[in-house]
Amino acid sequence: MVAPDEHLDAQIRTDQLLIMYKALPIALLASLVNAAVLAWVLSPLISIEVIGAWLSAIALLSAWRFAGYFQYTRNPPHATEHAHWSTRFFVEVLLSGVLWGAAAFLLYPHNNHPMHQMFLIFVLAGMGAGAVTTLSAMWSVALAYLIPSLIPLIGKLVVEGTAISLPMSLMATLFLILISISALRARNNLLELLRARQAQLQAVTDLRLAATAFRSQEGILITDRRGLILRINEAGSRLSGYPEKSLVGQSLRTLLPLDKSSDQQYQHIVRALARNGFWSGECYLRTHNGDALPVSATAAEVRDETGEPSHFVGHFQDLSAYKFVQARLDFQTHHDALTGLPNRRLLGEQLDHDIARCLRNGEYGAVIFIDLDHFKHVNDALGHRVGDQLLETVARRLSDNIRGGDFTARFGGDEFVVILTDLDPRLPQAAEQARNAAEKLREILAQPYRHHGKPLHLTASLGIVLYPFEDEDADTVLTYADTALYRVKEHGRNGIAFYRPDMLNAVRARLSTENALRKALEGNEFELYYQAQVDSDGPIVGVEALLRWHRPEHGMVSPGEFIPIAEESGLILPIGDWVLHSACAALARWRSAPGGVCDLSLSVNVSPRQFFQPDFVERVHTYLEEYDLPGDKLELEITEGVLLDDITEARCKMQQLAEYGLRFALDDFGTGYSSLRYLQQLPISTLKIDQSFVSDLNKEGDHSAIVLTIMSVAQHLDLKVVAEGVETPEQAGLLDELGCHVHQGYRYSKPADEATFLALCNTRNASRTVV
Ligand SMILES: Nc1nc2c(ncn2[C@@H]2O[C@@H]3COP(=O)(O)O[C@H]4[C@@H](O)[C@H](n5cnc6c(=O)[nH]c(N)nc65)O[C@@H]4COP(=O)(O)O[C@H]3[C@H]2O)c(=O)[nH]1
Repeated sequence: MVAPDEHLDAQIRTDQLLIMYKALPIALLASLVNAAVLAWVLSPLISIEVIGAWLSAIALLSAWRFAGYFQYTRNPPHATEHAHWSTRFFVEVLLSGVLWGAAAFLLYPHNNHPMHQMFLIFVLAGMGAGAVTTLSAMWSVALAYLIPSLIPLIGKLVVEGTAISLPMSLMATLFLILISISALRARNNLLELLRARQAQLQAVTDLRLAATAFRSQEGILITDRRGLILRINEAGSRLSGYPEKSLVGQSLRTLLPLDKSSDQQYQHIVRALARNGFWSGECYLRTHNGDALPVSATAAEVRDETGEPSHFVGHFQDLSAYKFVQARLDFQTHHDALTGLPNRRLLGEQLDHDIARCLRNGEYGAVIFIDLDHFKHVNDALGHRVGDQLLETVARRLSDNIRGGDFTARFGGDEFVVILTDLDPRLPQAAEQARNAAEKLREILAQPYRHHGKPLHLTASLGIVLYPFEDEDADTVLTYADTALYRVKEHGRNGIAFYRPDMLNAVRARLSTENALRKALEGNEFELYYQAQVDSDGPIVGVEALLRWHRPEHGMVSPGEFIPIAEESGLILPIGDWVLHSACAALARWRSAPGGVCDLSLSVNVSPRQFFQPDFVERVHTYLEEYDLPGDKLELEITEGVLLDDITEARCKMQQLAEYGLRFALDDFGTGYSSLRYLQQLPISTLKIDQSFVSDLNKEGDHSAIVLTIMSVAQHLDLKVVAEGVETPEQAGLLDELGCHVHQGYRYSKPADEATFLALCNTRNASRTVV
């Protein structure tokens, strides 16, 4: 980049050269005329060859210089070519000086022609004087002519050594010095003029730029040193809403909000200007209609010649669109898109803040962690859109039913958190308040929701924790509340529990089981055990597959322990799939075994989540085909819970599976609703009497009555009945008496691995075959 001063100098040098070129035609003309007249005057005294040669040299040089002149003026050269042209000009002038200087020797007439000598001296001096006017734009160029043209003359006069030539040589020397000084002064005057002209041009350009800048889209205002507005541009008047004229003469404060913080900021800006002469930042502008417009602004002082601030110039830009987007982004980062409630991040910040406040003031707050019971089933069964609508309603109900200072957030999925603040400073009373609030929320959430005009029932489990704890942050407090929530879920959901420290161990154990379960499939830790279903006459008529988990370092874990965890975590899907696939593989092995004594139908437990998988029917069908099994070899045991979740979907799936020949057993029959409606509507072929009825069976007891009722229902609907948990001959005898002849239980066999079960099967059924 070229510095401004350098640029100015270059411009001036160009102007100097231009001035000299402009004077060139006159100078050359004068030179030619003078040379011609001189040659003519001296021709009688000087040999014609010498005069001719000299005149030709002058003429040739002049022609050459004319050519240069035309070239230069027709196509003014670029600044980068300046050096070339000024050198060329210098050399031409030097040559011209040398040629005219040579005249002093070549054309000097003999001593007896003093008038001719005077004429030559007169012409040479005149040429020198003329050179001052045409060449003084550059002193070096003027000297390049004067010195070579006059020094030979001075020398010649000295060499002549006459009484008149010697003083004349002195006068010629003085003349050379004087015109050189004149040339220098003329050059200096010209430089001053050129500089002034350049400065003027620059000032005009600056003014034009300033006027253009003032028309910018940014607001610009100029005040005097007291802050009185002198000028404001169109953008400034548009942004502020004030007509330009009404602001002129007003204090800058007219444009600043009236509140205290704006006043403080104004003082801050004044101090920054006094200290640094500059300030930039964000502030608010009070518009004509009283709104506060956010702007990004700069202010700078302008100093006068004495160095004192004379004006201030302020620039400001409207930030409202940017602020709007920023606020929107901020809202999105801290709020849940579906419900508009604060999200987990804002919850954490709020809770940390409240914990610190409670610690400071010795107060209590409470976190209520809320989980919607079986919400996943709603989602799976009714679709995500209905699920979303439900979540929005839940969010609304929660927000509408908390007190002013309390806080509701969506933690994620179907989990919500409520923070209760300002509880009683006494712990028992605070706990009571939290329980009451939680109970109220539970009841409100349990009120029916509407879906296509029909009521939809949803309950919630709530875990409560009171804070603050010393040194424990929001995350830990939330974990405690979640722990209490787990306890509610374990105890059947739709309830409330307070956090107790011992709960944490249970949760940790559960988490560790969940983590171990994730690795169990890959680690090949599962095995199917088989338990025979026996006809009271003796033969094995069916078999139930029961899952076993050989958990490393824990031994065999009962499904009662891990199936609920698998259900909760969703791991039941890959696990249940493994069970189905393994059961089909086992059936295929047994069918192909010699004798076919174990070619039985196999019951497999299917969990609700697994059953409602969208591709469950296809999966079952794929496995049957893979092992080339008839569908009637497989019986799926489902619980009444499956039917309660979504009877229409359940019926549809069961009918599709029944078309492949599959049969269904209703597990734990008698413990739930045991609605006859299901039995009539669904393709169920077997009822399993729950072992709780079998274990307490005696002739007169209630359980006998229940078994009898089940038997009559089964008979009425033509269903098979299997009694579970038959342990003693008495129980078996009574069941027989009540008409239930297929039994499953330790009395016949415990669930056993495949080899043991096949051995039992072979012994029992083979002996029957022989008999
Ligand atoms: N006290 C006593 N118990 C007896 C007797 N006979 C059988 N049992 C036990 O009763 C349970 C019968 O299975 P369930 O009702 O389907 O109940 C099963 C079933 O709901 C679930 N489960 C087992 N395997 C699977 C599976 O592969 N998938 C799914 N989803 N659930 C499974 O775990 C539950 C418990 O299974 P297990 O621990 O194997 O417990 C089995 C079995 O070992 C007896 O005479 N006395």
